[in-house]
Amino acid sequence: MLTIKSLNQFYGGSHILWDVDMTVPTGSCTCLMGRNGMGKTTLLKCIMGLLPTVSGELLYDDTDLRKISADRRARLGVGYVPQGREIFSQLTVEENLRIGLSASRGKLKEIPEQIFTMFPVLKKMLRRRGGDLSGGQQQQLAIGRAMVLEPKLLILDEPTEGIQPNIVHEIGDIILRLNKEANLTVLLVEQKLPFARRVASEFRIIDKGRIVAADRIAGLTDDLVRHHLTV
Ligand SMILES: Nc1ncnc2c1ncn2[C@@H]1O[C@H](COP(=O)(O)OP(=O)(O)OP(=O)(O)O)[C@@H](O)[C@H]1O
Repeated sequence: MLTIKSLNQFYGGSHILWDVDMTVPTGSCTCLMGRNGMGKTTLLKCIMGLLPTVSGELLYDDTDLRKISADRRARLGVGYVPQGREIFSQLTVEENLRIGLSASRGKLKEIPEQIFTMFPVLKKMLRRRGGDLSGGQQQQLAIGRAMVLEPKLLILDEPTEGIQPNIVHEIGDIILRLNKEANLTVLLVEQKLPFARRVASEFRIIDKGRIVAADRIAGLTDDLVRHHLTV
């Protein structure tokens, strides 16, 4: 379980995250929702150690994440797929996957076969450059790269952003399989309501840097949507 308590974050003088309390239960697919600029990406970056936090607690099971570096968080089993995917377009699919492997500090030498079972297209395109892949294939590569360290918690920032509508469903299938078949706990930032309702078991809403609602996905009422999500 990931437990966040009273977390505060600032960019210079701007107070962005305000006493954030949130849990991501083990085995859940928890969707973090909110309008643009409310602090979703900032919160994910704090969890990953890519941004400093000023105060609060970040517990992953019994480990205090604030005390360990970003790469140790990755080795501990927290995988991250950033917004915009950030794959290397000039490198091949294999080289992109090996970059994920390098964070293991030599402990893992080979790309786990499980990645290719989950994403057969990556095996087929191993020698192609990342930039030659379609948006949906690039998203699979970004997820595959995060999966090479065999995480237990996978954090995805808007995985359907910029993806063709007919491929969005496929990305949803992948997340459902990771959650239900590979038993990964998932924390997902997502703005598309039908997608969130389909894949998530829990939701949290962030509004102006504060968590304002948290429940099972069935509790995501039209009222909450109107107040905190519609633009
Ligand atoms: N590097 C930065 N320096 C200063 N302010 C920043 C920086 N990055 C983000 N912000 C501000 O922090 C706030 C939260 O941004 P964040 O990207 O976390 O929001 P978000 O909910 O992920 O939005 P989006 O859905 O647009 O990605 C916004 O007001 C944003 O302008």
